[in-house]
Amino acid sequence: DDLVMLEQLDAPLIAHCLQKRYAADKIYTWVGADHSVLISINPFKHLPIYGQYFLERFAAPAPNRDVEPHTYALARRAFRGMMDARRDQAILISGESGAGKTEATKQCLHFLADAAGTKSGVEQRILQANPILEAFGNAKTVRNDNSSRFGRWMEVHFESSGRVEGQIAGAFVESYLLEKSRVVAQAAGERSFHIFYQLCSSPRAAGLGLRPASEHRSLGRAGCTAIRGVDDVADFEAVLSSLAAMGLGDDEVGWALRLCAASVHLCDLDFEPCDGGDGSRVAAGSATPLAAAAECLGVATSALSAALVERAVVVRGEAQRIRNTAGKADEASAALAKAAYAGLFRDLVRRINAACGGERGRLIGVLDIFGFEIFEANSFEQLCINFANERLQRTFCEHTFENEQASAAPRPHLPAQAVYADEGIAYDNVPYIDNAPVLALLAERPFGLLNLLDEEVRVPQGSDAKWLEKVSQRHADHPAFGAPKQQGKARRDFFCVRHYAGEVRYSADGLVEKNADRLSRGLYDLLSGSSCGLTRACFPPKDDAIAGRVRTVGEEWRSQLGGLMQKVGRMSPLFIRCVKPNQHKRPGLVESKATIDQLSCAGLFEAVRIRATGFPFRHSHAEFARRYRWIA
Ligand SMILES: Nc1ncnc2c1ncn2[C@@H]1O[C@H](COP(=O)(O)OP(=O)(O)OP(=O)(O)O)[C@@H](O)[C@H]1O
Repeated sequence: DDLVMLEQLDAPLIAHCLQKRYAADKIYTWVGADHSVLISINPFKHLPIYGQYFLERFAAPAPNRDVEPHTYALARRAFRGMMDARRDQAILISGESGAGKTEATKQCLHFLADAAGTKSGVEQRILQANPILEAFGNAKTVRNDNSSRFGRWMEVHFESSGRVEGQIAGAFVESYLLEKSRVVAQAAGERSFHIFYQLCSSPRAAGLGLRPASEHRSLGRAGCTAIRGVDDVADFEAVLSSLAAMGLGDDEVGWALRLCAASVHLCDLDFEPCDGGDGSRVAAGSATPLAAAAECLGVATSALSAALVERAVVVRGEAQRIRNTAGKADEASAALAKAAYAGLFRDLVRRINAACGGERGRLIGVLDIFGFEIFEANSFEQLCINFANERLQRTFCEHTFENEQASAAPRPHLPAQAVYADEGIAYDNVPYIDNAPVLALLAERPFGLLNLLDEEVRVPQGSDAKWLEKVSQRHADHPAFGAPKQQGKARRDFFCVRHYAGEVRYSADGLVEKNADRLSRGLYDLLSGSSCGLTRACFPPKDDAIAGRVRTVGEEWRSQLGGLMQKVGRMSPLFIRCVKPNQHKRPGLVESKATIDQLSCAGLFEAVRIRATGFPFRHSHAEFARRYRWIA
């Protein structure tokens, strides 16, 4: 059950052992006896190892027996760690898309809800929130039929004193980087967010002017509207009851569905050039979706069409109206569709927090964040997602390697444990892949790729090509950067980043626009002037004094991620490393090379070796004294 117990610790034997266990339906394996690192290999089939019987079995394991590896066991370790060592715990779940992170998250939450319980039913509400988050935040991708298209940090807070100590006191969720570009378009064979297809197949569709999903541009163009084995109609009913459980009344549910419908209608609009191509107007054939979008947003049809075909700019201190070309008007309606949906998603998360909410106390956080992505075409979204995975990997390295191998000066935010050198214990350092240089390339001030991309949003006439030129010059010799190659006279717009999990080729095309994520002021004001109070509340009027200050998507993301990582740095981390054994979502099949690549990129081979080299348990003197004082 524990890879560290193998007699030989070479990579082929470790991989072979995991493969054998997988064939016997043992999908979980420990790395080290302290049970802070768990490997989970996606079975792609239902295994009879979950549910009430197992929840109870893992909640009260037999004494003097090794605890079997399981997500429930790791969740129990977190719970006991929080209660006994009185430290907040962070369960960090990582792995590539489709590796099983979201399932592992749900299992951990199930265990905590069942083991801790509460009088106020918060734990039930936490579980009830899942269908909402999945419907509005997940989508079918080529890799995973139910892929989380946002990152999720869920905090479960516990009573920290009194008779109710250890019971769940409240729960909060934070969402990160919703992939809102999916509202407008998807890659071939993928879908937009589940809620759109659920809504289109529901009896409510007609009242919102919606037809079958395949007939709407933003839902049907990628050629996939149904998922085998998924019943959108039944799932929609589950979402409606979850929304009711979160306290949304009929009018609020109606509003949420109207905003979804508005996004769909906006993407159906066509614009045609007028006045010699300088201006544009909504095409005559788009009168129906225009009226439907305006009604769903609670704005006048004429005001909506005017805000789409014109924009206000300030020239030498004077506000002027500029006409949009048909192309610009198209971009404006896409931006409005994305903004409306993102505003709705933010609001739903806020409502979930208000419903689950409750008191704050000692906490266990669970991070389920999109896995590392290497696609045929990689753009801004992948750059942000892969940056987050680099940060997570860094935390894993700090916990597993540096913390273990640290010499004289343990950093203050790390628990001062296992400092062998300080203890005068001889110790062989195990080399490992250190991803600090890639992180520096991506986000070290002032010349990281993402930092320079922010600057490009702010400089006049900033462009993808100029940004690429700058970063190519600045980082020409960086070992993790691959500059675009010259092709004939033209220089290609692709560049490479050598991530810890592999080399990714990104296209620079559209990076600056995506980072800026511009919604014209006129369109924003349209939403904040909606006749619907709920929409107005989502888009409060902008303060003119600060309206001009642009905060890029990348900046927002780095700041959120930095805050999260700081928080995690103060907690005891536990890791679930999810592995996807094959790309076909087939049970029983392990594609060796891809699986070994994932284990190796996640630093797991070294982690096994290091855990075997060091001591299995590492408590600080103070912790040890507190725990074992009574024996003496
Ligand atoms: N423990 C498990 N038991 C059975 N099936 C599983 C398990 N874990 C994952 N799966 C299957 O694999 C699919 C993908 O898992 P999941 O959605 O958790 O991946 P993910 O890592 O969160 O992916 P993404 O990053 O795309 O959101 C699930 O829908 C489910 O069918």
